[in-house]
This record gives sequence, C-alpha cells and structure tokens, in this order.
Amino acid sequence: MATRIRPSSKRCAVIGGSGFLGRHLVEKLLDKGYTVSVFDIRQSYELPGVTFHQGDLCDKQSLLTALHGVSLVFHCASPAPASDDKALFQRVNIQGTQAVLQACTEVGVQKVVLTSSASVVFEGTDIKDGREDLPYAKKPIDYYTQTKIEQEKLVLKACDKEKGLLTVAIRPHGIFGPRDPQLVPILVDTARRGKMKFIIGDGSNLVDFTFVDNVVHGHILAAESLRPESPICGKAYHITNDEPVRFWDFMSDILVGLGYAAPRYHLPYTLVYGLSLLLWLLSLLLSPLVAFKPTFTPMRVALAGTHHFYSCSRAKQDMGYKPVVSLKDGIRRTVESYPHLRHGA
Ligand SMILES: NC(=O)c1ccc[n+]([C@@H]2O[C@H](COP(=O)([O-])OP(=O)(O)OC[C@H]3O[C@@H](n4cnc5c(N)ncnc54)[C@H](O)[C@@H]3O)[C@@H](O)[C@H]2O)c1
Ligand SMILES: CC(C)CCC[C@@H](C)[C@H]1CC[C@H]2C3=C(CC[C@]12C)[C@@]1(C)CC[C@H](O)[C@@H](C(=O)O)[C@@H]1CC3
Repeated sequence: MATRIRPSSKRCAVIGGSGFLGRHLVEKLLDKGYTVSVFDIRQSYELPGVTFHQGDLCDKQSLLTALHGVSLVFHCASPAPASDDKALFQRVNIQGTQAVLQACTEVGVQKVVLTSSASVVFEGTDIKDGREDLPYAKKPIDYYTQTKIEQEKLVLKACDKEKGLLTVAIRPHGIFGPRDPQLVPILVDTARRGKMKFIIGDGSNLVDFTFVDNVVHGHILAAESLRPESPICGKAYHITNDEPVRFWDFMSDILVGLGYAAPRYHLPYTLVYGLSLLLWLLSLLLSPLVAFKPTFTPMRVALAGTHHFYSCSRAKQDMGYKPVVSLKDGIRRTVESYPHLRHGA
C-alpha cells in the first residue's frame, strides 16, 4: 500500500495526456492554474509545468507513483478505435481501467473523470437527439465500443461517497480539431486516393461533430462540479457541439476548406454497408496471408449513413454546460491547422 500525502485540489493527472484530447485538456488545465501530471505509454511533447510519467496504465505500480498527491484524475487513454485487436482493447480499456480505479483508491484520489464515448449506445441504426438513458448497445459494432461500455460501467459503479471517491463519465461524439490524428488525416488520405467522390445514402443524415475545446470544457466543468452533494456523481453526460450537422456537409466543408472536391455521387446505403461487411470478412479470412485494412469498415459506413446525434440537455442542466466554440469556427480553426494536408502541399 502506498503512503498517502495530502492531495491538493489543483493537482491533477491526465492519463492519456499525450494524445489528441489529452494534450488539449492538459493545455487548458495549465491555463486555469492546475498543476498537471501526464501518465501515458508514450511522451509526445514537452510543456513547462507538466510532469511526465511514461508507463502502461495496466501496471498499477507505475500508476501509484504518478498519482501520488493528486486529487483529480482524468482518464482519457484508449487504444486507437481503428485497431482490430480485441485482446488489446480488453486489456487496456477493462483491466487497465480496473487498475486505474484501484490505484486511485489506494492513493486517495477524490475525483475521476472518464472520457467515455456516445458510441456506447450506437448499434449502427439511427439515433436522434439521444439521451443518456438510452440502453447500452446490446450488439456493439466493434471491440472498441464493446470495451468502452464495460469501462464506463466500471467507472460509474466505483462512485462511492462513503469511501470518498467520486466519478463521472463524459460521452463526447466525433471529436475534431487541431492535431486530431484520425478524422481529418483519414478523410484526406481517402480523398487523395480518389475514394471520396461518393455520398453514402441520400446525404441527409444528421450527426454530431464536437470541437475539441468544447469536449475539454465539458471535462473541466464536470471535474469542478463533482462534489458529494452534486447530481452528477456516478452519471454519464453527452458533450457535443449541440449543432447537429449533415454528415456529408461536414465532410465537404473540411475537404473543400483543404482544397479537395466535395463528394457528389450517391450510392445506396445498404449496398455499401453490405460490401463493407464482405470486405471486412475477407480481410479477416486472409489475415494469416496478407494484411489489408479496408477504408470503408462497417463502423465507418454506419456512421456515414445514419443519424447519430445526442442531446446534451442533462449536461446543461446539471453542470451549466454550453459549447464555447461554434461548429463554423471549429471547422475554420481545424482547416487552418492542417496546412500540410492541403491539396497540392
Ligand atoms: N476522438 C474521438 O472522436 C473520440 C470520441 C469519443 C470519445 N473518445 C475517447 O477520448 C479518449 C481520447 O481519445 P483521442 O482521440 O485523444 O485518442 P488518442 O489516441 O489521441 O489518445 C489516447 C492516448 O492514450 C494513450 N494510451 C493508449 N494505451 C495506453 C496504455 N496502455 N497506457 C497508457 N496510455 C495509453 C496513447 O498513447 C494516447 O496518447 C479515448 O478514451 C477515446 O475513447 C474519442
Ligand atoms: C471513409 C469515410 C466514409 C469517412 C472518413 C472519416 C472517418 C474516419 C471519421 C468520420 C466519423 C468519425 C468517428 C470516429 C472515428 C473517425 C470517423 C469514423 C469515432 C468512431 C472514433 C471513436 C469515437 O468514440 C467515436 C464517437 O463516438 O465519437 C467516433 C465517431 C465518429
């Protein structure tokens, strides 16, 4: 058992702080006067005022050292959603989260804010203005989603006022912004390979894309509202831009902003979804012989062709959440941040 030192309320740790969301969160916390420790399997930058602890979150001993004297923990580490590695997702998102919760209890951390995902309720069919009381997906669409569900349940169940550990889960959806390693880079790569000419479905499906600063704002509001008497203890909260947008309009705005053509030709959703399932099966069967990763996975096709937008009225009511950056400004700031991905660059 580690010796406890008195935690200060402005000392926090960001697990996964080297990642896209984690680094934005660290920068905002520093601005707000927090002392920040980052715990991550890799160190991707250096910043004055940040102490880095490199380690695997499945290793409780390393966590104990990093969390010493910390009162607030943000847990936003996860393997990349595009990975197909079931064992890795289970190890990191489930066993790893158990290790995080045990370490927090042992060193006397008072608050844990988990980055969950709105996808925990998504099964590949339309969700319109979904609220937090929607049931978890019974047939999660991939291992990422399956283990994010288990992770969220673990963290919310660990909320125990008697023991002095308060927890909350933030469920963002479609995070985008400067330094995002997946949405814009994958989109541009697909466009450069000439595969972004088509719109899957009739193009009218509404979805949430959430600018990273709004997600950070939701996390910090949750941390600062988390007190024993607060209604947010042990609950999950959708955090979005609160401006559902047509999936294909959003993609077009990013593509055109970076100098690429917008997709124009329509393909029937069921046809593309069926093809993506076939390709996925084929890639599984052939995996011992050749490694090929289809761009249009069933998950991506489902996200591109269905409605999936969520209500954040619970976050507005319980913690006074309001987006701080509009979708239009978020898109502009994102496009400006990727000069190297511009057409012809
Ligand atoms: N990007 C999105 O659209 C989105 C949407 C909803 C929820 N989320 C959630 O937000 C969180 C952050 O996502 P992101 O987009 O910033 O991803 P990211 O890949 O940029 O960051 C994840 C970080 O976790 C670290 N990590 C992975 N395995 C680890 C381990 N075993 N031990 C220690 N660190 C480890 C990685 O090194 C990385 O720095 C994740 O929990 C993700 O599920 C992301
Ligand atoms: C090939 C094209 C059809 C699409 C190219 C863009 C896609 C790579 C992104 C569009 C929506 C994105 C998205 C995620 C990953 C990247 C996209 C598929 C998530 C699945 C990442 C994990 C999060 O938890 C999910 C969430 O609930 O927010 C994301 C949903 C949107």
